[in-house]
Parts: sequence; C-alpha cells; structure tokens
Amino acid sequence: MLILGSGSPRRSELLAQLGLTPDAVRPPEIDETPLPGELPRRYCERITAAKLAAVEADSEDIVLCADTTVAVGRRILGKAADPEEAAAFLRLLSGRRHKVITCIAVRRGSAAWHRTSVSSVRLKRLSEREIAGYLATGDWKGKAGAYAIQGPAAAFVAWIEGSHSGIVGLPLHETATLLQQAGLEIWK
Ligand SMILES: Cc1cn([C@H]2C[C@H](O)[C@@H](COP(=O)(O)OP(=O)(O)OP(=O)(O)O)O2)c(=O)[nH]c1=O
Repeated sequence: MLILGSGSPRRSELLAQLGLTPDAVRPPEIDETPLPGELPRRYCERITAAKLAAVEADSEDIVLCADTTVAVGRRILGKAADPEEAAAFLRLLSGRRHKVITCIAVRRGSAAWHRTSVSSVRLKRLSEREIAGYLATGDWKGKAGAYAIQGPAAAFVAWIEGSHSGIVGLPLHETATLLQQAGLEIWK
C-alpha cells in the first residue's frame, strides 16, 4: 500500500503525474517551528524526517513525505500567517535570488531513504501594485514563501535553476528514484 503522508493537494497532483494514486492520504501533524539559528536545509530535512515519523503505517506499506522551505540567505520563510506577513515575504523576495528546498523521505518497514532538491528562483522586482494584486488572488495562502510558481505568481518568476516539480512541492525525479528503491514499480 502506498501512503502519501501529506495534506498538500499539489503533492497529490504531482504524484498523479507519475501515474500513481496513493491508497491512503495521511497528513502528518507536527510542530514546524525552526530551532534557534537553524539553517534552511537542515530545517527542511529535520521537518521531513519528523513528518515521516508521524505517519502510521504497516511494515509493508510505503510512506512518502515532503517539506518545502523557501530560504533567503540563512533566513527560513515558511507559510505566511496573514496578508501582512505575505506582503513582507514578497518584498523580501522582490528582485533577488532565493532558494526553494524540498526534502522528500520514503519509509518501508525499518528502511528509510531521503533526498533533498535545491532550486534557485529569481523573482522580478515587484511593485506595490503587483504585490497587492497578487495578495488579492488569495493564491499565497498555504505556500512556503507566500507564492506558488504554478499559479499567477508565475508572472513574477524571471528565472529558475533546478527542479520545477521540486519548487511546487514534490521533486519528481527524486520521488521516482526513492519509490523505486523502496520497491514500488512505476513503469509497469
Ligand atoms: C514555493 C512553493 C511552495 N508551494 C507549496 C507546496 C507546499 O504545499 C507548501 C509548503 O508547505 P509544506 O509544509 O511543505 O507542506 P504542507 O503543509 O502544504 O503539506 P504537508 O505538510 O501535509 O505535506 O508550499 C507551492 O505550491 N508552490 C510553490 O511555488
């Protein structure tokens, strides 16, 4: 049985792109607060491991979890709590490069694997009008860094390097590799 340990609809859609439908979806409940001074990649990997540990499964089940973190230098941007915080995130991201880190982890019985995908993204310089217009769409909600590359914010994305699916929330190259390592057949 394949268990998606994620409540993110994006992750379900990305998994479907590989022709996979999870037998169960079990969103993990964990504390996502960064530790004092924790660096973004370490944070993302720790949170992913915590999500994986929080999902109940039988020993033959394959569990897949992920976490996406936006990093501006050493600073971690999670999901904005309200439009004001979302605006502050977008002003910070405006006109500069940042990283989008997605860690994925797979477990089967006592075996576990993980991979981390790091992409770079540059947003155009955003005017206050563009920020207000984007916030009004509501698309920022529930997204790390307060934007989603797969939505209207794509108009702001000047350049990327890395994995598009990783930026959206589930790097498919790494996901396919780990699921196959765990014994799941993708190409039947
Ligand atoms: C940067 C970026 C993030 N995101 C989303 C993906 C994730 O859903 C979200 C980051 O939050 P996460 O904490 O990674 O995931 P989640 O809380 O949505 O789901 P779960 O913990 O149950 O797996 O940001 C996009 O959809 N597009 C983007 O371009």
